[in-house]
Amino acid sequence: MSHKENTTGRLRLVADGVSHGFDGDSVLEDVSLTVDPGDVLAIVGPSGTGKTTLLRLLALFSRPDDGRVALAEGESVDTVSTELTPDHVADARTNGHGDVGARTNGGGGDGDARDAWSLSDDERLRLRRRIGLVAQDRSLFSASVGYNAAYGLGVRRSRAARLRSSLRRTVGRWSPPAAALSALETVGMAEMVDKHADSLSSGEAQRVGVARALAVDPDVLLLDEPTSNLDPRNTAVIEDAMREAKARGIGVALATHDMDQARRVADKTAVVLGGTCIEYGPTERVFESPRDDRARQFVAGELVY
Ligand SMILES: Nc1ncnc2c1ncn2[C@@H]1O[C@H](COP(=O)(O)OP(=O)(O)OP(=O)(O)O)[C@@H](O)[C@H]1O
Repeated sequence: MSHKENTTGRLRLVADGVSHGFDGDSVLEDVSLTVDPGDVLAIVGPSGTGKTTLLRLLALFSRPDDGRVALAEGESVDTVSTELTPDHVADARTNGHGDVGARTNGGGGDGDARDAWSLSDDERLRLRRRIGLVAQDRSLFSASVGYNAAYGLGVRRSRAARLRSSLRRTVGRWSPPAAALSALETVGMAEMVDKHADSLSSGEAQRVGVARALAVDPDVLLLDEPTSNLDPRNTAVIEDAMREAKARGIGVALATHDMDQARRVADKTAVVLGGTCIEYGPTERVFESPRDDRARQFVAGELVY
């Protein structure tokens, strides 16, 4: 299922023994997984198990209480750029059982990853801009579809370019950049480019949210329940967008309650129960022969929360 073309220079995102909580209550415990370039990872688990928390940590929105969120170029150590020259190294490797794991080692090895929180704020911001998160609440701006799709491109431009763009919008001479239009095309929303976001259906709004993340050509795309409450057509469009992202070498991680969706789109699946990753491996293995009995029950729909 893996397409490994187009992954050169793409970031690999590693959660390495990550624990996190709020107000003294633990939510995630020792979670290790990897989002590889050109791969789709499904994070499945019941409501409240910590999937959103995990995605927000992977998006570098907040620092884990324990463990590391680390990044490396997706290819071998030879291609690691100076930006990511390793001091702290995580090695995301496969073991001999067809499972996949994210483990730290002392240095070197294939695929060096650097702790995002050991970097300066500026360096971390640069990395964060290579990660797109489509949150559950979508939060589109009260503006046109085109403006929304172009938003991420705008914030990455110089102040002067942003000012020029804002002036052009004021005088009605602004049109979305090609990358935004192409992303809207990917999600079948190009013809609605001038429509106001406030008037979109939830499926359309969700597609625009995905386009906004795709427009900046992120290395990693994180999707939080991207199709919950959507009809089959909108669901299929978003699943196709994930496949396209994967074909472009983007690493995709999606949190989902939908086991069938995980089976349809994901190369790897992580089952998170009670904040712990109890099963992690190739999707087929996780669904066909899970090692953990609770994981077996959960993916079979027998474990009700
Ligand atoms: N900012 C926060 N402050 C306090 N508690 C929080 C915060 N964010 C999440 N939590 C708590 O952490 C736990 C996990 O929440 P999270 O949203 O990560 O779960 P989830 O698996 O994504 O759930 P769902 O599938 O319903 O979206 C919940 O008990 C939630 O109340």
